[in-house]
Amino acid sequence: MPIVNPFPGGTILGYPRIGRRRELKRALEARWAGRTTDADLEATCRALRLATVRHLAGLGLDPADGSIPSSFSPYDHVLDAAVTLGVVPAADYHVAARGDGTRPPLELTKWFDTNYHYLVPQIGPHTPLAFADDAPVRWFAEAAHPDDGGLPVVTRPVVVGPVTFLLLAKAAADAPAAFHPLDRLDDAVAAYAGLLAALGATGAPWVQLDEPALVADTVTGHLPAGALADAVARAYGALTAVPGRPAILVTAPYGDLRGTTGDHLAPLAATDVEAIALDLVRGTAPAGPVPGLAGKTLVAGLVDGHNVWRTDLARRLTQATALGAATGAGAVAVATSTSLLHVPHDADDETWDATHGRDPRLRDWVAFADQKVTEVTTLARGLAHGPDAVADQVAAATAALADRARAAGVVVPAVRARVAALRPADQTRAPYPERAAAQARRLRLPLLPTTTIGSFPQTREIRAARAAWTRGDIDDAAYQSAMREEIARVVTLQEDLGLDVLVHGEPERNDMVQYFAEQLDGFAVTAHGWVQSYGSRCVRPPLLWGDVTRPAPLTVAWTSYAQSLTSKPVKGMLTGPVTILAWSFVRDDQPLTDTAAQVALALRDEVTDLQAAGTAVVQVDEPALRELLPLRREHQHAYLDWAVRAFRLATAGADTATQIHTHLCYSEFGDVIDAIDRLDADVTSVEAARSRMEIVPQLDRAGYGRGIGPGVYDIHSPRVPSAGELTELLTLAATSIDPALVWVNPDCGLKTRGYAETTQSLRHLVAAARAVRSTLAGSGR
Ligand code: MET
Ligand SMILES: [Zn+2]
Repeated sequence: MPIVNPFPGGTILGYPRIGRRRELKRALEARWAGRTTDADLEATCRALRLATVRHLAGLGLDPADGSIPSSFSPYDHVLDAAVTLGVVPAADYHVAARGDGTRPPLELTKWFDTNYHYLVPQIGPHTPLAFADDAPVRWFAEAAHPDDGGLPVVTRPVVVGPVTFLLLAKAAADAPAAFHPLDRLDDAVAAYAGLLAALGATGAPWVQLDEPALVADTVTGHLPAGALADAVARAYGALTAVPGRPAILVTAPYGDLRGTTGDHLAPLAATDVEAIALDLVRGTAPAGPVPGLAGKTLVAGLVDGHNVWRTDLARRLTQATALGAATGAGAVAVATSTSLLHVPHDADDETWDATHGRDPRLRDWVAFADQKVTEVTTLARGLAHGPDAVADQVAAATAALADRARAAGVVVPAVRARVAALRPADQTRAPYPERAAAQARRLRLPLLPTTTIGSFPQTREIRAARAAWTRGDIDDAAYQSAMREEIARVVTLQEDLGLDVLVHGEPERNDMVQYFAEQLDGFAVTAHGWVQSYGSRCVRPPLLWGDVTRPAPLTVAWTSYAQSLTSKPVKGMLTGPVTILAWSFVRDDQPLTDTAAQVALALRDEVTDLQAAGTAVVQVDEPALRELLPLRREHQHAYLDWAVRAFRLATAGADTATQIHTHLCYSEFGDVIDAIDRLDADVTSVEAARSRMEIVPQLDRAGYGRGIGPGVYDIHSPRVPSAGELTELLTLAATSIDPALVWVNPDCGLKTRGYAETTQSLRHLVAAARAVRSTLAGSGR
């Protein structure tokens, strides 16, 4: 039986949790360091929750009708759901997040196609699953009936929905092979029913259940046909029958509910939920009437929650106005397409003064979280009272967009001409056997060559020197000499260890994308634009707003300096085009493939310059290649095509005798194995230690025939692997594929590790390579 609370006219699906001044980060880290108590942490969290919902009321969301989401999380919203459902005991919250010496933390993985990471709950046939913790109810009550004399706010509690929660969970280690967490749907739904009844009893008019799994073949692809529709029908059939419940909004952010693998809007619309939110930035609106929508509110996600560009209010208002008649929805409301978790708080926190490319014109072109709230309320007013009611705001947006479209730097004719002139030959190198022979003659490497992924430990001194230079406390010369000293130390260390292909260690890089964004034209780097990556970790994605050019070489001086210190080859180190896009806020006014080609051409010039300076090996890292994989199967092919093309454009300017490496930080290749082959790198290093080299036979079966460096040393832990252990892993690799292809390296960069453990581990790594070389020589291979 549907409930008759009118849905608010305008809302957002969630708001950043970390705090405008990263208060949550500081509070968590102080608690973990033992400097504060649980009560201190809870007090900060409570203050943040109240300040946030009141701030949103101040921005114009209605404080009385559930317009304001209660979307706080102390660490991660999937972990919160696991606690609510009793899968993780509330007392173990921080252990689940961080481990405690004896118990490992839950696995951390990417949330859909974003750079946010969630904790993966583990569920088996007997895992407790019942309404166990009422934090969403307490948070609702604390805001609705505040005891601090402040503004009461009737919020809309936000919880991950039951279908998505179970689909994101993984089967517990001891579960039978045929078990999937979705088998526990009825138990989970009973737990959610308990939560909904409690929320209703506390007076919550609305609850929001997020079901992004419904848009993602990457999550649901393995399910038998009909299983997802059945799960939706069962879950929401049961939840809408809960007596005394709040009205239910189900959201489907990050994509389209309808795709070639099925229409997941239909089964949802067939239930009695009161409102459905569609992502109309990434997905499309149904063009015709949807059965079941008549009695519901269609919440139109028209303001991009995942990117920072100002909304075209005129276009979106027209779209919103047409939706009701087109779809047959009972009512239409306006919202962000996703939670605002993915964007910084406020564009006004930034000084737009041209520092680091923060062109003053950009202020008018962007909308961070707070600006997006205003966009939503503007659209909602326009929808309710007609376009005249918001004519000024719409005109201002239109003017800003027009200004952006014709601004210098947004379109640089020379860049356009260069991209337009590209030919297939520009992404094609000589055949691999020819390259391999030329590189072997030039590099003269032993069998099983040893190398690292690029970064060496970033010591306190390095960070301090970089920060001092950024603040202007030390001059360029002092900074240069501090970095050169570090590079010299790292080169000497690698020579002493006996590594074959050296690196300069990347001491000058704050971040592998920001470092390039700071030097390329077309990018701006923010000072305060923090976005939560996971838990207390935040990143500041650069803004890629204009056509990309490289005013000067980016890395050549550092690499050449390192090379001048040794007769061993030093590998140049670049971040690839796909990863630069994935970890930036990318312009939304042209296809990603065009932007990727521009970034690729800037990198291509860098490869050529490195080569001209005598660099024989260049690594182009693409750790985010898989992250950007579209959630819907029908879009994956086109993505992989442009991603591969961009990488090849970046690297195909290299001569036959220049060896191109790439690095990918994961081991489950599944959907992308073929694309990795098409990158045509001479050597690919991947994560493999934890999965015991599983990837190597897989690559062999897939016909991969170029260099492969399966990481033997797991750098995600401070543990020093023994030489014996590394020998064993390496033997495994060298016997499952032609040993002439195998490289020996760690899993990833060493920047988060300490020098003591790193030195020991690399010593063992070189010893292992030598041991396996002599075994292979002895066996006549
Ligand atoms: C996340 S991949 C990191 C690659 C980079 N070259 C490094 O060694 O840190
Ligand atoms: Zn990596």
